[in-house]
Amino acid sequence: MRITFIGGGNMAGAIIGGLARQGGHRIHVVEHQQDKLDQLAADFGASGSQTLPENFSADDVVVLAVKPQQLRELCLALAPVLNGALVVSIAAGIRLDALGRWLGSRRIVRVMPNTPAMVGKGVSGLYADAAASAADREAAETVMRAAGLTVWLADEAGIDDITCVSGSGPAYVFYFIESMIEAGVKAGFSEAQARELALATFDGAVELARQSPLPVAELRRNVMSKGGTTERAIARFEAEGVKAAIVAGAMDCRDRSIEMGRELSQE
Ligand SMILES: NC(=O)C1=CN([C@@H]2O[C@H](COP(=O)(O)OP(=O)(O)OC[C@H]3O[C@@H](n4cnc5c(N)ncnc54)[C@H](O)[C@@H]3O)[C@@H](O)[C@H]2O)C=CC1
Ligand SMILES: O=C(O)[C@@H]1CCC=N1
Repeated sequence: MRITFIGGGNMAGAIIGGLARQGGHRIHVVEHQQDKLDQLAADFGASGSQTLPENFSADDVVVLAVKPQQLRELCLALAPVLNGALVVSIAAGIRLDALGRWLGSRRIVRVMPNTPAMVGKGVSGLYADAAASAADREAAETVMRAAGLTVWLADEAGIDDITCVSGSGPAYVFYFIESMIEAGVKAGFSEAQARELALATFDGAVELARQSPLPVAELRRNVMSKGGTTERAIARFEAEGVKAAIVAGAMDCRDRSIEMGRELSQE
């Protein structure tokens, strides 16, 4: 499959990393910044150009990987050269209606990926326009499967929903890991030791949660001996409203996705 990424930033780089590990794809990147093209060529063997190709064809898959604020201008430039290519948009917020209007085509699949795609452990939510064929859906899913787990969403609003869990979620997890590293350093470990301890603890806890038949809350309670150390830590988290803040932050994230859709999909 020939796949062209427009925008070669963080998220495109992560998906290209997943595709390159899988092999068997022809990957081209259109990116304004030459240093990013050089890096993607060196890391993953992707060909690159700073400007759009003169023509796509119906066999092409074009992945829109620029910032949502840059998408309208890109789509208007893309419309005359698209020639019926399948478009996959990974932009947060921007609705199919707007994309269809700007591109003059509705052969579009929206995808919400996440950056662990880089190591093949991404999660991607997908939603296709009614005009996209079964083969188009399959093609989009094949691209994203190289990046990890794929989930088809029941409606377009599902993209806003999944953004606040898996799309933005890696940042929440990194935030938690940052906090654990900070605690480790405060307790007297070197930065490198604290990082290793935090990452291994996260790894182990995730694997245990995956393999255990028990609910996650019970696994947590199993660590909390009565009158012991963990109980003291969790009591502080609860008193400070840590869980409530994480849930509220995620809901803010979803609201922002809806708001961006409204702000940026109008013209
Ligand atoms: N970073 C993340 O974790 C995720 C990002 N997304 C979506 O992915 C998209 C890209 O985000 P990032 O990779 O984080 O941004 P980024 O800023 O790292 O990458 C965007 C790239 O597009 C390039 N660009 C802009 N306009 C261009 C044009 N007309 N032609 C060629 N190149 C152009 C910029 O030079 C930049 O390198 C956004 O729409 C975002 O909503 C979705 C899920 C997760
Ligand atoms: O923060 C953002 O807007 C993008 C979308 C999901 C993750 N990063």
